[in-house]
Amino acid sequence: MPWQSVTLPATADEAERLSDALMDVGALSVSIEDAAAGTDYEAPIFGEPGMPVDALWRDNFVVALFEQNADVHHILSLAAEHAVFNLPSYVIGLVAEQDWVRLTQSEFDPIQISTRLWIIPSWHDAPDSKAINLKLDPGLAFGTGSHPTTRLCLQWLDQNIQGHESVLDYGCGSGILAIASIKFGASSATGVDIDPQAVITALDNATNNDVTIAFYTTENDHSSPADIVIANILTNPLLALAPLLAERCKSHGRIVLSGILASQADKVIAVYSSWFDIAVWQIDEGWVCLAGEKIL
Ligand SMILES: C[S@@+](CC[C@H](N)C(=O)[O-])C[C@H]1O[C@@H](n2cnc3c(N)ncnc32)[C@H](O)[C@@H]1O
Repeated sequence: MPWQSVTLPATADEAERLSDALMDVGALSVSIEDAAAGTDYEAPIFGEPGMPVDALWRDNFVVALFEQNADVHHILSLAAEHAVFNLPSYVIGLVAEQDWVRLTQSEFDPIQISTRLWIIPSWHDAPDSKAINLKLDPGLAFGTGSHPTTRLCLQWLDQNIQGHESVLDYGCGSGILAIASIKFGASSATGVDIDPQAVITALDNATNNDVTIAFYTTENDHSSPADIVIANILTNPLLALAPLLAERCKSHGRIVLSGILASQADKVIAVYSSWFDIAVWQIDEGWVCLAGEKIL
């Protein structure tokens, strides 16, 4: 079935709020594209012909997918009303499912994350058979390793897993972080996601990588406290989830938080400091990864 795609320009600061509002009003998926990333993504032209578009509005594009029959104009007005923002000009397109799959596949080549870790799409051969090759089919879930927020988490896991830790990947998407944890030597990993489709995709990816991982939806979450809790979700859900993630982290365990814009890092650190000695670990393309140890 074809879908409707809606593309809206946003500054880096607005992109997350816009993205949250679109998910709240029923978008099937929302992605934030970096307008300066120079990918194959063809940014639409906004504004009246001949009129300059404010440079700030060109930082990011928020791309949301809706069902074919959804009344997108009405839904966007609802989102704007609900989250109190002025609706920018937007472009609606029709995306055939086949085209979407092909588009995703053509944009997703093997990615080298570190000297020893490669992410290999299921339709590609591994360029280095001696590396740790994580086979991945993103399906409809987020998490291909191409986004800086995922990359930062993978690099943290690569540098910090000693072996024998338990890992909880909260907001697991494709399951990439949980699977990588096991490949780096963790003794067990669990994943949780709010999206049942992500859990299905994550289970398939774990099977394809010959690792055993329990994945749960948030509605049916049986995860236990872990030595390492890693969560790559946007700032607002991370703030709301702080007490839960703190409870799921063992005493003196470690927490890794990603999906945070640099301008929002202080807010997240302030909230999580109630439980963790936490600080910025690394920044990549304006996205911050925080890491800390539970002090209680
Ligand atoms: C940015 S993706 C990260 C996926 C993957 N862990 C990675 O690092 O690439 C965020 C994921 O968090 C999930 N998510 C969003 N809000 C959530 C919540 N409140 N509880 C659990 N999962 C949530 C989304 O469905 C999505 O799969």
